[in-house]
Amino acid sequence: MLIGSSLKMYFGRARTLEWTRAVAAICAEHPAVRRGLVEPFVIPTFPSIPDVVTVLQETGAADAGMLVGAQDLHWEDAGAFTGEVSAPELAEHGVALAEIGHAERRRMFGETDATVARKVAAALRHGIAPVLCIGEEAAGDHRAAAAACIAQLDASVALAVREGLTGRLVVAYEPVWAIGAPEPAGEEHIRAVAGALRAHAAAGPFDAQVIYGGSAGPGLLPRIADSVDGMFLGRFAHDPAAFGAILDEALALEEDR
Ligand SMILES: O=C(CO)COP(=O)(O)O
Repeated sequence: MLIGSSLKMYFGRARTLEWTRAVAAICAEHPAVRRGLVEPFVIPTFPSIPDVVTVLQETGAADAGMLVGAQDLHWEDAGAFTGEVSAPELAEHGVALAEIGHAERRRMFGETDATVARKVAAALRHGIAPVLCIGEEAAGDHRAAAAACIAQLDASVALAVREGLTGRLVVAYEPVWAIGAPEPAGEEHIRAVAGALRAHAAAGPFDAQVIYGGSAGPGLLPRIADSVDGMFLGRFAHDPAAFGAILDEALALEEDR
């Protein structure tokens, strides 16, 4: 299972490092991580990436398998793209994952399926696993949601498929209406859509995993674990103890299997 959190733009440098030290210490010691049952990850802001990499090394969390991600990347490798960050530079920093097409970037920064497809290809070309964020806009029927998400997934990987790229692909199913909400989507909805996405992605050329995000926190994983390969946490992991509680849930699930 892949379990981690994007810090979005919530924390400054000091709080990012404080949070990362606490979560990395939990991960470095946690039996779910030490036994290889859970791969934890953290996605800080760009300028905090080098410090976060150092903290994971110092705490032993990196050796235990904890990964660092980026919240975005540009589709070109280099050039006159002011304000952007390339996949090769992120790879130099030790970044293993990159979020692509988060709902907030689509809504506020003009990302489209076309730019997302170019970014997915760029990440894969440089050995970075895309954390491809997809989800339906409005709450409704799970069949319609699954169809919309599958169409979005196909459009997002079309260029990578045409270029013959392969590698690890993390599909983050995040219903847009469940992001920043008081509660996650209902468990039946998540299980139906994530299950459909997982079956669809498994038929593609990638080593694909499907994780759920959108107001996820402790208590959700045991209810959806048969349909997802992990969790993508936001606000409800701001307390490091909540991150630890979700690792406990993952461990209990694996022990029950
Ligand atoms: O967008 C998310 C993770 O990337 C989810 O954020 P929240 O859990 O805070 O809704």
